Amino acid sequence: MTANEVRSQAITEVLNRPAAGTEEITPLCDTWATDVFNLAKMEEALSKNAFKAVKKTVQTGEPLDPATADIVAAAMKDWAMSKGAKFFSHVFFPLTNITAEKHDGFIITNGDGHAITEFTGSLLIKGEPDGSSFPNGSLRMTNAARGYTAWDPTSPAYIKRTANGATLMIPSVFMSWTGESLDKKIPLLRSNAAMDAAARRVLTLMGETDIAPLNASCGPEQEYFLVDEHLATRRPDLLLAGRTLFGAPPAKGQEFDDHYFGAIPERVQNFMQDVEDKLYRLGIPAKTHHNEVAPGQFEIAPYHETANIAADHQQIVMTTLKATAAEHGFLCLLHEKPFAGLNGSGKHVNWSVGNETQGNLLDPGTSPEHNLNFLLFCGAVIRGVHKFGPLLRAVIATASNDHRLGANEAPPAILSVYLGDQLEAVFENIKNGKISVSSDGGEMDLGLSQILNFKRDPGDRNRTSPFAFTGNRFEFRAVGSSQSVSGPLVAMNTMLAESLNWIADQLEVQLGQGKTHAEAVAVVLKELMEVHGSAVFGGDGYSSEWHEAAVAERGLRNLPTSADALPVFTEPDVVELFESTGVLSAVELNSRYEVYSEQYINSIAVEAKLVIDLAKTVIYPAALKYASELATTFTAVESLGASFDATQVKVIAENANLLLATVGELSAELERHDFADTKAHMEHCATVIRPLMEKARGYADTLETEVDDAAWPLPKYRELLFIK
Ligand SMILES: NC(=O)CC[C@H](N)C(=O)O
Repeated sequence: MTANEVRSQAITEVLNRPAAGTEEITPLCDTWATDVFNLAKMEEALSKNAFKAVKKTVQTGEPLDPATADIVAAAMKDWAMSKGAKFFSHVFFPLTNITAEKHDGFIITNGDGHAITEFTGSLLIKGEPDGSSFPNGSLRMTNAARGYTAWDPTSPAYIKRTANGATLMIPSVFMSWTGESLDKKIPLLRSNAAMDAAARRVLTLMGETDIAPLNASCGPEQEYFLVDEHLATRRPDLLLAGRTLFGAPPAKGQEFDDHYFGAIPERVQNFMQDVEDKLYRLGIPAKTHHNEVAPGQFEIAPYHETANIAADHQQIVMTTLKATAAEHGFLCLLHEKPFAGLNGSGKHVNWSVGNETQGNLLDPGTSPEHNLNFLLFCGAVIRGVHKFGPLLRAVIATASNDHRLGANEAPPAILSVYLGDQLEAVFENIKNGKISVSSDGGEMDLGLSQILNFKRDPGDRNRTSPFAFTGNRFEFRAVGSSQSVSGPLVAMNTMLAESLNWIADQLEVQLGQGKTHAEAVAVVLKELMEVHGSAVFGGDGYSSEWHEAAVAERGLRNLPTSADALPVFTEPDVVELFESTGVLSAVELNSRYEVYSEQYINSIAVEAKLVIDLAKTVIYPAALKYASELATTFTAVESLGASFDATQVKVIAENANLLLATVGELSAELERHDFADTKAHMEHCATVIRPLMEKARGYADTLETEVDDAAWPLPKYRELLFIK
């Protein structure tokens, strides 16, 4: 079959795809959390005392005594086996963005060949996968190769189903034998603890006496693309790199805004409902789905949950999207920029902190006391974004997200915070001392009257802001669609912990001088805003004026590529932040730098190799073949005394030659390994390899618009995006 026949066959296959059959519809009450071993299931299965002990562990993360662990493990096994499970697996989250699992059977045989099942407390609590192939960023050079997984009782076990079976999945942490974190969960748990301790200090100083444990919450909005598998499998770039490395812009893209919130194609809605059905069985509160801006782009967003659980659930959402898409004949792309020139995919992380006693501390409440707390927590966020903006940039730095930032509703690489008009005015007044706080306990106005009348949507939504206040939470918009949410949550929780500790120190001084709470808050926030208020920005984050002013006038850092941003992990103030809060040791932090840098370099190397391969073996031959057909025809026509304009064949020859020459240069640059350090290697990727890939793409995309459509080997944008 010739290349173009392969492409047209793919289109035919999509068009002849049978409609998905209707499955029996199960009511939500019959499916919700049926596959989760949650507290309700434990209460049914355990004795009163065992349940009491496990409930405490679930709520606080405190270890279980071995005897109770055995009882819980046995109950968990019985429950899982009643669901058809024959295997169990600790689920963990190594420094790649994947979800890792190693399955073991419940089965053991006794001496005479009889099979019995067993699952002890120690098997539940600890697993020992051979971790040697996971990235560890030098942690293993000094430590043993073995990695341990340990049960995280604060995130419930659940059942993973396939057509042929079920497996008990146990959310776990993953560490080296010396206890260093090799994963994304341990720092998340530690960052929550740091935030809890610091928040508790502030709230206590503010006169609160009953303070329940504080948790960060997270609601991640997952954007993704769907491409029919027949077309996708004919695009090696989509299969191996998750994005198109070539592709001329289609005549129609997203300029009519006719996809966003439009009627969801039936085949896609079928897919979405299948995904949600699976998620509901796992107790994942999928809440919203809709068409996104780019053709072929969609979104799924759950209701917010405690950050640790939300992070585990988000990983399940990603794997479920991919697996279910395959069942429906789609390839699901979680890449941040699969198609040039169209909107990319983000994973906006909605983040807040709160507890059962004080409620959501980023929600302006209805009483002045609550609003003082709100102002302090909000101020702490502003300070955090200002002090650690470069860190927030670093935790969203991946080769794929670099393509997305700074255009098409994705925020720029400069980290600022958007408050909305009303709240911005309150903080501006505080900074300028325009707020009157009388010391005799009389009239007091800390902008509170404004806040008490606060409307839920206090300002316009600013899609160009990387970090936006949206009424009762912050939305970290810069996070990429393929990422784990843990890294961004760790950075936010930790910067908040550090800021709240600073605020507590200042409050102690002010209150010690006999000031009232309102007066102390006014003084502390005035100083905070004087030093850190320059991170607040409500304007157009894409404009060149902002890019200049942010750096020159406000001293914010612009870190356009991951090569610029990742080294932030090694900067002294960031090391100090993580060490002082106990979230990551210097060694653990450095391992992150090494792993993420290596991932950046490897991702770009894979893409560059694909560009070379596709250019030489797919695109150039197609161009050559068509040019030679034209040349043969021209000669034949000339022999009849007529002639064709040869401009087109010249354009094809010229671009084909330039394409080959550019990928030749690219090959030579890829061979280079003489870099002083990782940073220099990353810079080479960003400033030499990537521009050469873009240059090659330019020639190839011109060829796509010149070569006979029937002779073009790769499915085109119009097909990938519009055929469903
Ligand atoms: N509607 C939207 O908010 C679009 C967001 C955009 N897709 C992004 O990359 O973040």
